[in-house]
Amino acid sequence: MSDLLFDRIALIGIGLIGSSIARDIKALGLAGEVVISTRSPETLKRAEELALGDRYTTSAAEAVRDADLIVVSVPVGSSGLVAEQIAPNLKPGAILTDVGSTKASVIAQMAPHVPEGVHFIPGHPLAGTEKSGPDAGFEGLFRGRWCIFTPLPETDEAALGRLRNFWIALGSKIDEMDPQHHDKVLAIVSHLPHIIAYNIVGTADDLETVTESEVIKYSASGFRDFTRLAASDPTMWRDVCLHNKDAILEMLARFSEDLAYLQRAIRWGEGDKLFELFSRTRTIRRSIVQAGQDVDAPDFGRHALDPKA
Ligand SMILES: NC(=O)c1ccc[n+]([C@@H]2O[C@H](COP(=O)([O-])OP(=O)(O)OC[C@H]3O[C@@H](n4cnc5c(N)ncnc54)[C@H](O)[C@@H]3O)[C@@H](O)[C@H]2O)c1
Ligand SMILES: O=C(O)C(=O)C[C@]1(C(=O)O)C=C[C@@H](O)C=C1
Repeated sequence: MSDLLFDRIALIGIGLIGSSIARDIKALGLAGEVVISTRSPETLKRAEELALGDRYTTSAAEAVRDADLIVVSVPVGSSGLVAEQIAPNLKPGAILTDVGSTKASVIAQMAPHVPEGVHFIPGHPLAGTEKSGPDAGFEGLFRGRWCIFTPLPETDEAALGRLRNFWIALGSKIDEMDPQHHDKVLAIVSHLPHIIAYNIVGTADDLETVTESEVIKYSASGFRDFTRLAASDPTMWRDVCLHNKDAILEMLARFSEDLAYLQRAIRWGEGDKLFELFSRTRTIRRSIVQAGQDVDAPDFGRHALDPKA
């Protein structure tokens, strides 16, 4: 199937997310040409071996020349540097977007470098795994998943429509939020779970009375789920923590308070309190599973194309 949306797309960063986007663009025939750029020559060589694009360069500035869509998929702490490097070569009318897990900080880093006439539309696909690098990506990663845009007030509607159509072609459902709200929502549904996972696996590793081999040997499925998240990329998650500091600290404060309530209920044998909380949380899981079943439905997440684009 071929459904050309852009003549030339430049992908800056070709790890799990960038390479998944590249695979979908190719499979769906969404671009006339795909130019791939990443900092390290080894990663770039691997992207070429995997035939993820049409041209390859370690220079982000070279990659974006004449590109109609530029997707920046690098750790959030590097977004400002990338924006500064590519700014002089961005074509007027081009759409510049990113996939970073935090939004207010990415906007603060990138927006000052974006030349007038270039449409900067920050985005965040809520899809991923604990793996990283170009080999970790796969076709269909974004199918049935949300992609959240945090457009700036002056964002051009036609450009927004074109970017919407791009993500819709990848199978995503689109939502819009202001960046601060995005960062709060993601702090609780994504950033805190990862921090808790890093912490619990770290605690297990530090125990003097339980050996590491016992942790590995007897790890029950609950602990295994945490180890998957705790295997996520250290650079990416260091950057997320540092670049969504306020929202994460706010959620951690709430979390610690609620944990203290639980701790107290256990100490004083208050079974009714434990039962009430565990019943309440069970209904949330059931709602998620219900929505999750829809993810597997063939048309889940497919939206009609935006007629304004
Ligand atoms: N992994 C996930 O589950 C997930 C999900 C949604 C969004 N994100 C966001 O997507 C972005 C990329 O994450 P990923 O999982 O693909 O990471 P990754 O580690 O798999 O890939 C990152 C890529 O960026 C490149 N890179 C790093 N610094 C660079 C620079 N200064 N210039 C050019 N290239 C550079 C690396 O070489 C690599 O190709 C991050 O901002 C992350 O927050 C990740
Ligand atoms: O499923 C996972 O392993 C992920 O970590 C993906 C996940 C998430 O928390 O859901 C991680 C970070 C992103 O910004 C978006 C998605």
